[in-house]
Amino acid sequence: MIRTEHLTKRYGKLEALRDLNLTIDKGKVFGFIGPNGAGKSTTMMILSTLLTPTEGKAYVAGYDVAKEPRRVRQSLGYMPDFFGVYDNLKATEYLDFYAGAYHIPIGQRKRLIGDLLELVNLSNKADAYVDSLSRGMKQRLGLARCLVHSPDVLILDEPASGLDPRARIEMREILKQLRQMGKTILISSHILPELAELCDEIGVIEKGRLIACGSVDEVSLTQRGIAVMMVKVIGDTAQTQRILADSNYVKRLDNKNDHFRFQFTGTELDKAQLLTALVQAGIQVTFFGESKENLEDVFLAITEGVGS
Ligand SMILES: Nc1ncnc2c1ncn2[C@@H]1O[C@H](COP(=O)(O)OP(=O)(O)OP(=O)(O)O)[C@@H](O)[C@H]1O
Repeated sequence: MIRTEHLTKRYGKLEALRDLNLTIDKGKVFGFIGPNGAGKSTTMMILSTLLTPTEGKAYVAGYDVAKEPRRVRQSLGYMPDFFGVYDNLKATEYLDFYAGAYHIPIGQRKRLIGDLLELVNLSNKADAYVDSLSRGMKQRLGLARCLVHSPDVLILDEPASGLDPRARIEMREILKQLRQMGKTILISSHILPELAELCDEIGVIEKGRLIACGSVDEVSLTQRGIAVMMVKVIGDTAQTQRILADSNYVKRLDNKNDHFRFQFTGTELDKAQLLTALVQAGIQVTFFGESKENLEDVFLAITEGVGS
């Protein structure tokens, strides 16, 4: 449904995207993860026909973005990371405006807009002015706008950015519904854990290069022999910190106040020896075990050393 071949974009001397090869199958949700400036928006804008690549090809729903931009635009809904809403328009009028732009017949619009507002949980705001809506509501309205022409493909640039936790959860639930409806979705974020349960696959991008790609499991640390560990102790946290930090196998040690979290690269025996060292130092250990890795761990492990 979405494919890029050797996609490269240069802004003058700056290489924003280098040789990106992506394939996203129909009905899949692909999470595009990377820090600010990694090249996510650039990729999404090329796929949405808003930017011309310097080299390479991109296809959406089988159409070449360079040769058949109108067909691409009919097939996709694009939500940029920043978009304005018009003053003096109610939510329904806002959607009606976009429905008109997509040539949706007037007779079909009322029902369509009602359905879209329901999908994004804004039915009770149908007559509210868009500039009076909260950020989360505006984002959801923006999502509804992408859906007016029932596209098969959605390209969503950080749809949850700047939202509070509750609004994030609401957005995620709507995206799950869109997945169930069979949409193919490319979604970006630099807040990683929120994509884990939503995405079938993730691609990690840094400095314009795709540095890992696959199912969440495939790019997981466990596959590469790294465990994410958690340790809880009573009392002497300073000494615990020293012992953990001294181990050659402990990476990215994080003191979370009531527990320590770190990546462990050693064997099971090394793990046992670390626990023994803590206990022999007189530390009262209440928990020593593996913790569920999150995408942040994955990302940090993968990007370590990139660019150096
Ligand atoms: N119009 C432009 N002119 C020059 N450089 C640009 C332009 N647009 C983007 N860039 C640069 O290209 C690189 C990739 O930017 P891009 O916006 O694609 O990253 P991103 O991963 O989407 O980051 P963010 O999360 O901050 O949106 C950055 O170094 C950025 O500064």
